[in-house]
Amino acid sequence: MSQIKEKYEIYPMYIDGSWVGEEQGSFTKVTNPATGMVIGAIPTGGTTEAKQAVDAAHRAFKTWSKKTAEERSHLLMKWHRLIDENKEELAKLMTLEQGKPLKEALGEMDYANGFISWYAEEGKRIYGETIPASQPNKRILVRKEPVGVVAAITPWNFPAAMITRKVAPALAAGCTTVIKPATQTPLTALKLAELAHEAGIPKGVLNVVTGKSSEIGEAWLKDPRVTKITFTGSTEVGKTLMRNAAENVKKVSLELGGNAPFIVMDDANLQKAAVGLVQSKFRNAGQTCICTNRIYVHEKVAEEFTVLFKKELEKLKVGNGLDEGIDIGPLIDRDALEKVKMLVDDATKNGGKVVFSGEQPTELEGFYYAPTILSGITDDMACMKEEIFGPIAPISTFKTEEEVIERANNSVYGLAAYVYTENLSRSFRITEALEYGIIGLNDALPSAVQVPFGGYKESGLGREGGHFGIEEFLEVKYISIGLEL
Ligand SMILES: NC(=O)C1=CN([C@@H]2O[C@H](COP(=O)(O)OP(=O)(O)OC[C@H]3O[C@@H](n4cnc5c(N)ncnc54)[C@H](OP(=O)(O)O)[C@@H]3O)[C@@H](O)[C@H]2O)C=CC1
Ligand SMILES: O=C(O)CCCC(=O)O
Repeated sequence: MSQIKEKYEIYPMYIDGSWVGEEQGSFTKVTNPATGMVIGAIPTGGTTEAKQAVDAAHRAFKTWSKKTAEERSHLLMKWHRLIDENKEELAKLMTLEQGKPLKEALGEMDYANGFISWYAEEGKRIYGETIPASQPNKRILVRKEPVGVVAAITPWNFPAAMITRKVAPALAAGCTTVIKPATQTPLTALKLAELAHEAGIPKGVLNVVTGKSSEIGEAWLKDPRVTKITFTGSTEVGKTLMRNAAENVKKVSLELGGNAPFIVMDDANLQKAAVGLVQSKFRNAGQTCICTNRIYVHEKVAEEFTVLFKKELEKLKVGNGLDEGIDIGPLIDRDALEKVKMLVDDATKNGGKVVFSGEQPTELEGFYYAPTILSGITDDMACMKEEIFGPIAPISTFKTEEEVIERANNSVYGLAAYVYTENLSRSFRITEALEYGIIGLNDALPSAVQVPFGGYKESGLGREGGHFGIEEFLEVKYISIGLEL
């Protein structure tokens, strides 16, 4: 292990305002998925560090929660300014550890930072209520208070935005936070913590622990001082966290997997739908929970649509995200690559056809998979049932509106769905019938800081973003007052 220390730069954890773990014996390497090269290492923290972080966050809560919203807003805006000033460096770091093209990483930095400025403002609008009482000598006041110490566990696909979408509303509400970034992408998180420190966010308010996820998660779930857990990642891990959170009835927000249908009706603007499908399917190489998974095209327009879609795909360039002109970077790791290969094999063995496969950068060592269109797909194939998280586009056809609604809803997931149609009444019929939390109607990029992001069914619990997102970090207290009148 000491060899790791000698060979690679160590990025320590951030606990109670200090950088810790550089001296400890165990480290985990961080790899660039575009080249397979190690770019640094992080301390492999566990129960001890998880507990230290909660100790710090719990101490800090006493003073942070008592600051005025204005004071917290001021510090959040300082953090926002520093992130903005350092966004090129942050984006480059993100591309190095995550693989997404630099232009997407820059886009993510703006998106991520948008949550900070938005919640710096929204924190000032945490209003209470007065409620008319049933007796003349009573008054009822309702106030909202921060839930306490929040544990945030985040994934590798959006190394900055998934942190700020949780941490910015939590801090604005007066909560303090302990964060566990994904092992594949901890460096962006640690850089964000460095800038929070520089901005003057007090020690203990924001802590980042890296290392053994199950140990860290368990320590936080068992600790009654952690009153809220907010998670983005796989449905499987989300269910485990929810089960264990029941032990001391923690509040839980979960943003989990998806299986987004993309529906193209026979009256759709097909060119617009083809461009939209490229955006929705291939953003982050298909590794987004709201990425299109299943494509349903009306049988009357399927051939014409596939030609247009293929033309758009031919324009995409696969390669190292740091290189100029790259549209699709590598997948996150070898497991992800193997899964995508398995899904294509399963489809072709069962009657599906590869009708387009883009150019693969054979000279690179990374985990690349070229954009691929599959046709002749049926709903029983693995690529239609599982979350693909990769650049393959399985196309199936349908005959009627009723049929496609039923097939689109036939999933345990309910995160995002996309519909392309030019008919107003049909737009309402379909969007209202879809059992999904996010609908893109003639729109492939519905994400924004001010919207309620979250899913139905096994896609999660709660909403992130917008005014909905801050409610997840607030308790409601009412005070019933008896008066002598
Ligand atoms: N909804 C979404 O945005 C995402 C969905 N996914 C889906 O999940 C699949 C698997 O991806 P994967 O990275 O394995 O996702 P995971 O759900 O395993 O990881 C997400 C986060 O949870 C942490 N984690 C994992 N196990 C535990 C645990 N027992 N207790 C506490 N924290 C835990 C991880 O830490 P560590 O990295 O250290 O293990 C990471 O920080 C993907 O292929 C995709 O289908 C994945 C990422 C995001
Ligand atoms: O995959 C995710 O969970 C991140 C969502 C990205 C977005 O907000 O669009």
